[in-house]
Amino acid sequence: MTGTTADMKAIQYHIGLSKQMLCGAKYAFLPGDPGRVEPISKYLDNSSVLTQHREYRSVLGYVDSIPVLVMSTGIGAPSTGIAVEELARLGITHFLRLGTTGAIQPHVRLGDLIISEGAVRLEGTSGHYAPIEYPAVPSLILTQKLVDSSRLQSISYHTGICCSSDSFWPGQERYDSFSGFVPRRFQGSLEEWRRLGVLNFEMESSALFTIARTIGMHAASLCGVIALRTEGESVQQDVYAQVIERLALVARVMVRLHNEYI
Ligand SMILES: O=P(O)(O)O[C@H]1O[C@H](CO)[C@@H](O)[C@H]1O
Ligand SMILES: O=c1cc[nH]c(=O)[nH]1
Repeated sequence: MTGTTADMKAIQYHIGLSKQMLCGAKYAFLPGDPGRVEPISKYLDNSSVLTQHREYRSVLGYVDSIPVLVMSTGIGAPSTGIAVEELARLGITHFLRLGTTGAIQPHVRLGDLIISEGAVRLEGTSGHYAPIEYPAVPSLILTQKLVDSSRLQSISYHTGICCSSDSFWPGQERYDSFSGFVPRRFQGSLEEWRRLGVLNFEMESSALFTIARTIGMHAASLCGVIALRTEGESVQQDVYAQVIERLALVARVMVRLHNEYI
């Protein structure tokens, strides 16, 4: 660890963490849900709760002797952007989203994992960092290590493009919202994305990929399927525990494989 004492102790405004608290961690696991932070950290060694500020709950743990931060981003691109900015200031260089998602291809099943090769930027935050023509792509190496980790552990996964939407209802063409109204712009959009080969809807990956790229950091996204959107609109909560276990197992081995590589 380097830096002056004041630098090491400076607390980031939104996430409530300092460099000193991270013990030199370069890797961050980023679930959206604060309630997923501790269940994921159970798959790390010697984990301890650091703090919670707003939607940002944080735990530090270890893979072998490699420090890893688990921190929730909250829902959506704006709070994810803040998380990336503030964690980068603290020395995090490798960001792994561990999310949940709704599949829009019929061959994808509940509980499967999706490793994103790119993301449709159906959100506003990434546009504050780069024009819409700029691609939202993850780190090739981190993404390959997610594939290797899943294969090594025989965990079912798919790779492809996700669509990151700024809304859970209209942007993902859900009609079971309070009003039931989906603006014309999004009517038929699920089928259009499906025909274009997009695998799944979620809400953060495109901002994570775009922001990480534009600031010289490395990001990847791994999501567990909890909704089958070709069959309906609802989320299947009974698959949640299985998804958390799979996300955590793949992420843990990914750190080991990536650390051997660098
Ligand atoms: O489970 P998380 O990681 O929050 O991810 C998904 O779940 C939330 C919506 O229910 C959005 O954040 C979406 O991206
Ligand atoms: O359908 C889903 C499930 C989880 N998260 C989403 O954004 N959409």
